[in-house]
Amino acid sequence: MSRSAHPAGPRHADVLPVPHAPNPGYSGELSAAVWPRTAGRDEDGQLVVGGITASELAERFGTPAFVLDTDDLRARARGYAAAFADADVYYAGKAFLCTAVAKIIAEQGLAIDVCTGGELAIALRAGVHPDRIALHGNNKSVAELEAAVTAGVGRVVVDSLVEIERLAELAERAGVRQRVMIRVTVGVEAHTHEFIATAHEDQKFGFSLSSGDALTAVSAVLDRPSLELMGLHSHIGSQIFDTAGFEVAAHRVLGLLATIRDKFGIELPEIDLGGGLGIAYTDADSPQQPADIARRLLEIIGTESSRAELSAPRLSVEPGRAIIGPAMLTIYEVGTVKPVALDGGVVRHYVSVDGGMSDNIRTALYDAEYTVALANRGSSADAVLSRVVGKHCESGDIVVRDCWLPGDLVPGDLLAVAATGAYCHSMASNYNRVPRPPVVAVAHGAAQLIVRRETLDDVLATDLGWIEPSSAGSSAPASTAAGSEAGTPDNEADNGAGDPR
Ligand SMILES: Cc1ncc(COP(=O)(O)O)c(C=O)c1O
Ligand SMILES: N[C@@H](CCCC[NH3+])C(=O)O
Repeated sequence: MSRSAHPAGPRHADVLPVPHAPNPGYSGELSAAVWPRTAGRDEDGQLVVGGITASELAERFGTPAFVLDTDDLRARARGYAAAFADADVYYAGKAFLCTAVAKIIAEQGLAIDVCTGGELAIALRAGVHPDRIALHGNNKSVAELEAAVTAGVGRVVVDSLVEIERLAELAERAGVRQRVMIRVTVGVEAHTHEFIATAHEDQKFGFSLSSGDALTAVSAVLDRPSLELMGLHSHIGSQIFDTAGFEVAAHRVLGLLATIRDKFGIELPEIDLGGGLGIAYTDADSPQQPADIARRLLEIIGTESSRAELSAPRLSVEPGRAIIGPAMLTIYEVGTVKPVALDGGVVRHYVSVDGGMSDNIRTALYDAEYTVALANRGSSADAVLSRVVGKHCESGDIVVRDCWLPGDLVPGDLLAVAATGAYCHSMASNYNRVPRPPVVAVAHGAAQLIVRRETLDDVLATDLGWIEPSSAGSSAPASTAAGSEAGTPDNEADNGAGDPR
């Protein structure tokens, strides 16, 4: 089983990787399985993407920078739309969302799944038709639900009984009938090649099918005239390469549709099998083609529906990673190269770059694997066992754990890390007060900033300083004297208006 990006993968064994021959990516061909489709090398060996060299991108936009190959993104989105022509494809915005991406995705005929008010605001600002938006989340705030109802989103995927009540009241007050799906926990959890079917669904999302909670939710929705129940939703995991888990999920969801028909006398018209389709982070990964996945899922739905004597519900899916992941890469500049002697006389080069776990937490969090390449030149130097690390104060700040890079790397060289489109920028942080990198869209020799780099001013902007509360005339404890049990200083207005320091 490939380990790359396995969310619950085993920690790396203390075994040194063996160099590939030829060593992919460090100065030679860029494997099409891993790199965006317009990526290649020019006659000097430089990495080129969207018709622009890595050096030019670094010079114009600085490093680190995420680079989005818009031709690649379009092709993948179109590929999913075509493969699932008889179904609906919602792009999962949590993987990465900005208005440019939302527009491109919507233009290819995809709908969008959002899971917070922030993602909803971006999709709406991008001009995505509200009917083409679904709102997810296990703890949507009243404000988020209200924003969704007011905007007129096409589906709210409800996740708790209290949410059903809140949503019903909001919809009633707004005088609308809100369409909803019920998120069902089907007892399947899948990652990469494996899936485990469990009887007890011990997790925060959805209503358990096995315990009967899902039927209780159906009844609660049907009791509220301001809600229109469209169907059932299931999401079983992420970075999945095998359709077996989806097949079990489809079987169980269709079984529940039959139970709902028998108990409530209604046939729900839709099912959503969620996202989770895997991508190649390294050449060892072999994801399935969208058309094969679509055919298999539609087949299962056909067979299972006729077995239960149901009319086949309309299918929807929610791929995020599979659409944006391979379309982006990250360019970093090398700051230091430190040879470290390992046991057995082996030397590992620790190659420090100007980003790290603040722009890609996935290696530290999931033990994810990535492919890296020298980007500003070719090299015929011997490959050296290397580890690409970031600039953060943490030894786990690793971008690419095991790789082979040319032995002649020097400060100022550029490295490109492939397949960083999903859950890298979207999970980026300001750890160590590092500003988040920009996202640059490239195509046909043109580059455009679509998310700007944060600046030190951005980092400082939320820091309001501190003015010692005056204790004059008061014998109350300091917290009360500050007028702030919630931790807001009584000089908040001053702080908001200007620099108090
Ligand atoms: C409900 C739901 N839909 C879709 C996705 C997208 O998953 P992926 O990016 O793996 O396709 C997720 C994330 O795992 C999710 O929780
Ligand atoms: N963020 C995870 C996957 C979770 C997806 C959201 N449910 C990743 O980077 O692989």
